[in-house]
Amino acid sequence: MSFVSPAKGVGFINTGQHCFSANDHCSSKNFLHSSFRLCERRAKKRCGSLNARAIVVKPEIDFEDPDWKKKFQDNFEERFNLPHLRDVLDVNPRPTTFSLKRRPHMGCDIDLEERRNGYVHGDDRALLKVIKFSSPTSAGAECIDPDCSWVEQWVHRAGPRKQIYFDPEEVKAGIVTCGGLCPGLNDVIRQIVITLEIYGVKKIVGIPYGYRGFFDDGLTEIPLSRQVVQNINLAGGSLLGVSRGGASTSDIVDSIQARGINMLFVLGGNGTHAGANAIHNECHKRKLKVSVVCVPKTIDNDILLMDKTFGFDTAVEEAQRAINSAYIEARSAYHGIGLVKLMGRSSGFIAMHASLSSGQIDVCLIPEVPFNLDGPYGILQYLAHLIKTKGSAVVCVAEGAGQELLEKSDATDASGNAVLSDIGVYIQQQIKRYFKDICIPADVKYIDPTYMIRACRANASDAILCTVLGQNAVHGAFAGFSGITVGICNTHYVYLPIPEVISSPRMVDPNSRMWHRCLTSTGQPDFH
Ligand SMILES: Nc1ncnc2c1ncn2[C@@H]1O[C@H](COP(=O)(O)OP(=O)(O)OP(=O)(O)O)[C@@H](O)[C@H]1O
Ligand SMILES: O=P(O)(O)OC[C@H]1O[C@](O)(CO)[C@@H](O)[C@@H]1O
Ligand SMILES: [Mg+2]
Repeated sequence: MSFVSPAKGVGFINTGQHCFSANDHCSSKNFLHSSFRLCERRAKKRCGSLNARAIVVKPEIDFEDPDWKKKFQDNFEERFNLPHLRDVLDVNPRPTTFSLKRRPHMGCDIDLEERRNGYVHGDDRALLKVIKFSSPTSAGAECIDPDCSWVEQWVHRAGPRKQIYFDPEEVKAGIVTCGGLCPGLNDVIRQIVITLEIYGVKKIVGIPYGYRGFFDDGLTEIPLSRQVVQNINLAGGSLLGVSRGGASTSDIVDSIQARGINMLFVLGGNGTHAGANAIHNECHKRKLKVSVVCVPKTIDNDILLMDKTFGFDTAVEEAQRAINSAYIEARSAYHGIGLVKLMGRSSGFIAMHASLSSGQIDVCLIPEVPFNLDGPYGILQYLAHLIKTKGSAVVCVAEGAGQELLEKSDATDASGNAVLSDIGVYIQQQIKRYFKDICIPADVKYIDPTYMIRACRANASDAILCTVLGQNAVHGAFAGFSGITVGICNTHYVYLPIPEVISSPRMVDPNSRMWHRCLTSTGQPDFH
């Protein structure tokens, strides 16, 4: 392990999800987000560069070995192999019951039938990475070896299979939505129900209020059918309700057994996925024929490997409405400063994309990029410069940004997530204080639209994404997979083993082209 300073152009980089190192602080195999941050801080200290990043290299790879690439790929294939019911159970496939409606006059030509139903072959794969970086210093380069060689990494294609592992008559499907709200939850629920019915499933239930619904005796299952879910996509929120916190995995699996559920669809973020994987492992241990399939739900877009998660586009669209209001307020006031706080616990995707889409942001602050408020390179002096030169300014800050500037608390929510201090309120106070000190009037307008953004219904592009993900979740369960999640990678729909997408939160890479584009758009300098 060593560190790299892209500015100096040395070493090699991999911003993937694993952090392996001989270094004492960065040696955790299943490292946590905090340890990655630690790696990064050490990298910055050593390289003396703001852009320095921890190099993420598997120590077991010997690049002198002429076969290293093949070994890497074999290892990758093993990691991305999808857990299947037949791994522990003696289960046999049967012809699928999934088919598109057809008119009788079409006959029964089997080839034709197969083609129009669009079955996916079990060996179909999609490429996970599609850029060939020719140098580790290329913008946003993700390299495995020092030469940044091209290594194909294939993941399993999602979709309906010709053979299935459940008799629809015997299926009892459960759907549960956990964590915070996210636009599109109802669209996914709706599509799961509709697709299950097309397979011929008659017993479908919703588990109320997240994992809580499995252990709270006062909560009863919600029977679901096409009729029940027909219009639920017209409203935001979740028909089933959501919650944080939960019971032991063993209690949840007891409840699954008692209810006779053998397909469980779990909609949630990284915490929910960790829970779903534990449920899958417990079912595996008890040799239960239960298929656990997740659909990633996180407004923060912080799930690894995916182009995006559902609800994110809608969140960005709503966020830019708030930015637009802040801009109008700022422009209309004498020395107006608009400040908008957006969600993003550890990832600044909403703030970055909303800044990009609105085109009205002067300063975008995200958790991944440290900043100073005071001093010659601080934000406050820059705001004074903007007020002097253009009369107004608009700042967008992600909730997880600049936490190191605030007083820490050890408080956690019911799920164990750290409760963050309010960076929006803090920046607002600091701006007011600073302008008072320098005797320049400033009219600060602070907008916190976070829950408005999260509670709205999905826009058109998210509605399509939800529909495809919901359908694929059902296809995955019928194909006999368990402990998997569905996602979109490079515009193709894929199945991924849960641990691969939650080993750390996905974060904005400060060396990525997207962050650089955001900086180009805002015109902001470094604040460090
Ligand atoms: N490591 C874990 N193992 C088992 N269950 C977990 C784990 N982490 C979280 N959970 C459970 O998953 C559920 C949701 O977790 P959490 O509140 O962190 O939301 P999330 O899925 O990460 O979504 P969001 O993006 O809204 O934060 C909770 O009921 C929580 O108890
Ligand atoms: O207030 P709640 O419901 O706990 O949710 C807040 C959190 O949810 C998230 O949007 C993730 O879903 C975070 O960005 C945010 O901190
Ligand atoms: Mg989470």
